[in-house]
Amino acid sequence: MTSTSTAPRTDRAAGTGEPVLSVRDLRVEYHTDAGAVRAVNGVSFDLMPGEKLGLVGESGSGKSTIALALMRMIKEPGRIAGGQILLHGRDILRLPEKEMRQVRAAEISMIPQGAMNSLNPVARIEDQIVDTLEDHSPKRVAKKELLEKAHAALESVGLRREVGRMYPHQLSGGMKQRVCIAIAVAMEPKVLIADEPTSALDVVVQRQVMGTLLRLQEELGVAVVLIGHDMGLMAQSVDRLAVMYAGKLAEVSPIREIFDDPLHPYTDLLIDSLPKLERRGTFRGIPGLPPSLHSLPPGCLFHPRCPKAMDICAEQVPPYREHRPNRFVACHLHEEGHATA
Ligand SMILES: Nc1ncnc2c1ncn2[C@@H]1O[C@H](COP(=O)(O)OP(=O)(O)OP(=O)(O)O)[C@@H](O)[C@H]1O
Repeated sequence: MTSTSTAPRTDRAAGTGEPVLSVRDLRVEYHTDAGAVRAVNGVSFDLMPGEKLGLVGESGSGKSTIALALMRMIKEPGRIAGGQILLHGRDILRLPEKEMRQVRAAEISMIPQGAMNSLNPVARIEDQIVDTLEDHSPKRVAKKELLEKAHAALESVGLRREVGRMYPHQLSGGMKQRVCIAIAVAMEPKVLIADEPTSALDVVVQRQVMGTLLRLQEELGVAVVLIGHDMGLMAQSVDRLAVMYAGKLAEVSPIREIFDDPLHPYTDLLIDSLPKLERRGTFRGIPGLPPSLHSLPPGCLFHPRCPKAMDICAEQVPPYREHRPNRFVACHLHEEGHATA
């Protein structure tokens, strides 16, 4: 049955309370010689305190761009073209940069893609953590106190405080990634964005590092946006899953329901393309290619690849809305008159 719910502009997790983060109609463009690329094209979602939201989609679908926008770290030739990012109800897109510096790391923090390769090779680990703490603290704090905090952050990710005296080249990949997690959570933010935090590590280390991240998440009660490709890892790690396609959200649903009964044909194909045994493994791809962001097709962006496409799909953009409680999808199949389930 297709619900006739009025069209809310966002989604929410089951449960009560106010979202810690509300993203409304976010638009990000990159201006290139070949024209403007709409990398994020009207994305809205909520993140509840302590919630774990997964963000998946093919390469180029706009996941990292969302992450950077949430931190207000989009660089030229990109720009945030519209929308709101409400952190505890305050639109961070309107903050002066000076205030935003204090929000970063202290309230919303990120483990960027490839973070471990961006550690400063000539600075000791503890100094790099201290620098972050110092940069984002609202007032001056004694060096000794900052160092204590840096050591506590290292211990919180399972590293000895002696690691603080080392340089990045003395650490394994897993240790470096733990350092990046320590840096990201050192100020105990309320929101953590983790962009493929384990993708460069081998499978065993991946599991250990992800285990540490999830343990910390629970201890700190921090809400997490976990970006990745591995649907199996998502199934084990997150409460809800957001599926991106060509800069838009195709579906956002609780993790169990999305696996049991995906509403969007793209979600269905993503899940179907996984190895069947326990549905673990990395996304292997589905037939066809995502559209060029320079020349988007009319109607639903997915219709040229969609096995269930109807005439209307080539003509009209499907609205993104809550078709069942806490299940958001942008697909004509679920619109009035086209109900399939
Ligand atoms: N600096 C940039 N200049 C121009 N275009 C860019 C830039 N950064 C990203 N894009 C474009 O924006 C779109 C979204 O890229 P983004 O990196 O957000 O995707 P993604 O889903 O994170 O991909 P991946 O899974 O490979 O990390 C892509 O088409 C990409 O080519």
